Amino acid sequence: MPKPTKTFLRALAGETLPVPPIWLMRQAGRYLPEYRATRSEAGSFLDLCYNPDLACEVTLQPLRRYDFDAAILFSDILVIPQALGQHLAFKQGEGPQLDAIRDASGLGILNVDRIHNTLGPVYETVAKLSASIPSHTSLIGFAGAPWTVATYMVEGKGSKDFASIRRFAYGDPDGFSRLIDILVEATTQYLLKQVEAGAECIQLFETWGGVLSENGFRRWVIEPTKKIVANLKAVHPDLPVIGFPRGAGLHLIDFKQHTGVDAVGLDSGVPLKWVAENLQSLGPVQGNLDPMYLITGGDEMIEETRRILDMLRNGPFIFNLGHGITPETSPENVGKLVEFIRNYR
Ligand SMILES: Cc1c2[nH]c(c1CCC(=O)O)Cc1[nH]c(c(CCC(=O)O)c1C)Cc1[nH]c(c(CCC(=O)O)c1C)Cc1[nH]c(c(C)c1CCC(=O)O)C2
Repeated sequence: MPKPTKTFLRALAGETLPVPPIWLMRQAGRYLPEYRATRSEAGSFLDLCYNPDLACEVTLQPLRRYDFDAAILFSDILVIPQALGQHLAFKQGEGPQLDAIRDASGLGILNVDRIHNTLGPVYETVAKLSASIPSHTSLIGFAGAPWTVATYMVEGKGSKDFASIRRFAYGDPDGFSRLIDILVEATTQYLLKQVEAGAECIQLFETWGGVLSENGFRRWVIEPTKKIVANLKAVHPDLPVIGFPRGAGLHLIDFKQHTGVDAVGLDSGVPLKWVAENLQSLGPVQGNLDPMYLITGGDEMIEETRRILDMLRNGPFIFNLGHGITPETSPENVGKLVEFIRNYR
């Protein structure tokens, strides 16, 4: 395949660039007044996710302000459980609510064959984006990784201790692996459709991988991710995939080596000297500014950004946050961050 020309794809292909490409997780969102306006026009958050014109519009909004090197499809990781047949609602101020599946007897409601009926508008959003983003901007498709999506399916909402899912996974591993297998299949099909519609890279969000034991991490994070990556690459051998196992710590090495992902995302807690010495030689890394710096701003934000650039400049690197932008973020600070990075030498 010819060498990519877009900076984001060049970094993902392993090139060390003098100025790293930049995009930010949750770059479309409530911190932008124009997002809040489009969202109220759409109705609910899920109405926005399933409205291709408006989902395309909110994806483009941060590009107009900051000219990021990549656009990420506007959707949510929880459209997969919904498309499989589990009831989902986003309650204002409370986050997602699902009818919890606490054990294997609850799996009967899930049906992979019907997912594309629900997800059709998401593929349409990808196609619209592919036709409307600037020619130097890369288009990222995404899904939640199976373990993280399963946490919401089993807990029924966000969780602090993940007690129900760990009880299910550790107590009935065979029953739990049926849920994970369903998610591997649905996620593969979903992502293949995104790539057919024009996504140039895929990111798998494994937000809650860090709560598992060593064996749990291998079985419920590494193994399913490896299957999805192999399934995608069997059809699209050159498709770059980024895995973001938040909180994985020392597991990052095994994750990179055994899943087949091209690049790994770093949360804000990972020591960068360790990354430069042990991880970046295995492939590109992406991260890891603590999103709170975008609220506090000032010299502290710039100095922390400089530290990250200094530590990771000698290998393939994509600048990002260690987790998603929060609604309290100042749009002005995002502008200052981008300007500093673009002028960094
Ligand atoms: C765990 C998870 C979810 N969703 C996602 C994750 C993994 C990454 C992470 O840990 O943040 C991923 C996600 N969610 C959203 C995107 C869109 C693309 C982008 O990054 O700009 C992406 C990539 C939009 C969203 N997803 C959500 C919003 C806020 C919805 C609103 O407008 O009210 C957005 C813009 C809602 C959401 N979605 C989810 C929760 C727990 C919540 C509620 C918390 C909150 O309100 O911030 C599930």
